[in-house]
Amino acid sequence: MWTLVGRGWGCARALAPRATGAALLVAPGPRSAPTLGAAPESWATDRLYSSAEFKEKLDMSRFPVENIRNFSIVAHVDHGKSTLADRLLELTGTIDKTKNNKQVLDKLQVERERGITVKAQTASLFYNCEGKQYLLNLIDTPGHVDFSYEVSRSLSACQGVLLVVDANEGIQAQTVANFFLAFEAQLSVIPVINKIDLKNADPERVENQIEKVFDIPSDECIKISAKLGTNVESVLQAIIERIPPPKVHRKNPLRALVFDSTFDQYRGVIANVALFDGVVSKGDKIVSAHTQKTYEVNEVGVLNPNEQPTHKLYAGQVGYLIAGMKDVTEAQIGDTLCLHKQPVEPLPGFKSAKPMVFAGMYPLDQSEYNNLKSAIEKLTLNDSSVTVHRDSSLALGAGWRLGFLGLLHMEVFNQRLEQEYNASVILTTPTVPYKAVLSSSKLIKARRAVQKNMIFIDQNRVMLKYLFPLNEIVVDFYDSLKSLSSGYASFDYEDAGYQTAELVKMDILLNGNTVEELVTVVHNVKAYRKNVLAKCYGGDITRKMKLLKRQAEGKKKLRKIGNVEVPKDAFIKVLKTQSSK
Ligand SMILES: Nc1nc2c(ncn2[C@@H]2O[C@H](COP(=O)(O)OP(=O)(O)OP(=O)(O)O)[C@@H](O)[C@H]2O)c(=O)[nH]1
Repeated sequence: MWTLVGRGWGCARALAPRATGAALLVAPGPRSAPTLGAAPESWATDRLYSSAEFKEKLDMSRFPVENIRNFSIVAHVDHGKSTLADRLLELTGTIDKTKNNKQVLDKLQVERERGITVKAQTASLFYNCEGKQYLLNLIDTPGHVDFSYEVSRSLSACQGVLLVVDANEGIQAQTVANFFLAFEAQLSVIPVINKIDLKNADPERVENQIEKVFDIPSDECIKISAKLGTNVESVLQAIIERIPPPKVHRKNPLRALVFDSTFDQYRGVIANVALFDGVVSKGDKIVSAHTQKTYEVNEVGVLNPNEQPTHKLYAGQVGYLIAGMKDVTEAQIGDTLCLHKQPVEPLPGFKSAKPMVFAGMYPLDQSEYNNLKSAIEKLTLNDSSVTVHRDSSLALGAGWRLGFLGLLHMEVFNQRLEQEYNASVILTTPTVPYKAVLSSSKLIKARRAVQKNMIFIDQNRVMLKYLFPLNEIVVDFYDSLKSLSSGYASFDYEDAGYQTAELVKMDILLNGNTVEELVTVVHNVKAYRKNVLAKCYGGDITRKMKLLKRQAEGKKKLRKIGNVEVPKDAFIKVLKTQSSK
């Protein structure tokens, strides 16, 4: 008799890791008992790694470097990264298998509400294979282009990626972008074709695309259904076989890279660290390369997927560290931590993110300024791609000018401020940065999109590359593209520098004064004037003069009634309408 694979502890060596799309079949038999740590005989195997007792006794020295695999799951948006992460957590016993395990690593309220990942999340999984105990550090990353900075940072802690591709949609813009991020970082790429259970799935077509576009032999693709759990065990097998262990040295002095951090109001900064060298223990005195300040390590541990203290972390491992950093400026993402008495050369850190969309942010009530300042600082600690500069406005008071990687990023940041920090803010209309050369000449033709190249991925798919003015694409280009192509087209962009264009700064005057928050930069167009003479065919010149005079008087009246104080909520409504356009 044969059964469908559910969960198992034995490693699936007998199964073809490059299985074709069908459900994976294995013969039933006694599962190899897990031998990790000091597990009591009586423990049920399928509860071993999720049990509190096991987690409390976790001894990280049991995982030599050669038994560690650090990997990210990357993909285009919605291709199933978080669902695959759920299955890997279940298969390795990190969480109990229940029907409620839906995108377990998407912990933020905004992620749950929008059904998208916006923050990379780490989880340490323990897996027994052929008598060896493996530590698999998984980082689930966001798929939307606005959060690709999260992906590139996560890759610094990895030696390989699972590149997940939807068996129906095939390669999309972010699949290509993520592949090249991994390729440039010289990581092993394991292509995983997901959603083979879908009626319209065509895994063979996707396999051919992967071979053609990424030059990865089609027989290296693993075909799975993350939703049903089909063939997911082959993914675990491939992680062990195809991703190399990290190249680190435990005997060297400590060198830990801070690749993410969050702020906890009781415990201060919680830094996510990847250890490149050495060992860190509770009680150690450590120094930040960025601030040169010294701290004592209060807690160190792994994310499993919640924080699990372990007393020590060793080179090659990924975990968290709490060292009494109370000020958010003390734990910079990209910082290197070392031991107090053993200074080391800092790791290269990260390229800073380049904001693409700027907007003003003000507290709804000025008395909330300090609270909002502290909330923005804490949130930017967790999202270092946001740039912050102080700003002020006559109408809205003291505030900040924030830079985001895109519109969705801006919306999510705003939502997180409201949900996680209870902040009420006014966001002004987003704009993009311009470099202006003042000139009276109107002669330069405004630039539109310029086609750069066109690549046929297969018979049905084409990749088009254009040079666009940035403000043409950040507002509603993505939505229009999706609706025009019935959802089939996908889109990615990168900064191509500044270009000359015929632009004008459009001031909106209120009582003769420019309102800074309503100023926008637009393509130069002719001023609009209503033709009051449109209906006068030939005839009496005195009638025409009368109409023009009345028009001039009407304009004067407008100026007069312009002498009003605009209530703040009317102002906010105008800004909201502008943003939603
Ligand atoms: N039919 C089917 N649906 C799947 C499968 N895997 C994931 N899905 C569904 O696809 C949708 C997106 O899945 P997620 O796991 O959230 O995708 P993601 O790539 O993590 O999404 P982002 O993080 O937002 O980019 C969800 O509705 C899943 O239930 C699969 O194997 N088969």
